[in-house]
Amino acid sequence: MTEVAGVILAGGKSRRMGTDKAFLTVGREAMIERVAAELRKVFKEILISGGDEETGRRLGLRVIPDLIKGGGPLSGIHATLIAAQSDKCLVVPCDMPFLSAELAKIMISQSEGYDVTVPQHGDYLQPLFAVYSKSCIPAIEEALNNNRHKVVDFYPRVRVKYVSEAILKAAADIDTVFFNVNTPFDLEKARIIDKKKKKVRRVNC
Ligand SMILES: Nc1nc2c(ncn2[C@@H]2O[C@H](COP(=O)(O)OP(=O)(O)OP(=O)(O)O)[C@@H](O)[C@H]2O)c(=O)[nH]1
Ligand SMILES: [Mg+2]
Repeated sequence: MTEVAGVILAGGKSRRMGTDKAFLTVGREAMIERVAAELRKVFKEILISGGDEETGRRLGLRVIPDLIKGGGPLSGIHATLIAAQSDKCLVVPCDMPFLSAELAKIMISQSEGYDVTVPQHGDYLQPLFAVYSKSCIPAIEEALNNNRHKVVDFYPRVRVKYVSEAILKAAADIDTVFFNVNTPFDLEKARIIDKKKKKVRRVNC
């Protein structure tokens, strides 16, 4: 199987949260620590995209700065694809506290022969929980240089595998796995979901 790196997106301004969200806690751990812990179960190479050096020191991971500034997460995907030793990267955001190693493995297994492998959940794609190959670099560069910053804008230029909900459901709790924390309200909701999940685990033990 192709080597794949895990990439945690940690740039951005957390404007809606009003404070750096990566280190806000859900349960005992900071969201970015939870994400890193899941990725460590699957990946040898893990990179942080954007964010400051202090974030890298705290997690013991290499921080890759964006090369084309102001391009949002697409710029982070671009710079880490260039920096990664692996041919492909599973890119995830730092604010997705319920993402799972099992789902990461499924995404990798689906990615053979494609430039992008992206989950399709209902009517929505999850382009920030997706596998990208180094072969995407020219198409991403063209999008960024033309001020097209929506991650999916370059998809028509490459081979995209859409991973169906049926496949996703077999590996993860589809209702929460892609939940991402953008606002203080989302954070409260995530903490409630986390408590519920822990209670269910205790009952099942
Ligand atoms: N490398 C990199 N990552 C980014 C950039 N902008 C956002 N991200 C990351 O991409 C993911 C999704 O972004 P958002 O949830 O919108 O985060 P944000 O842009 O910090 O938040 P808002 O300012 O509230 O939109 C998060 O993990 C961010 O840390 C960027 O310019 N570069
Ligand atoms: Mg978000």
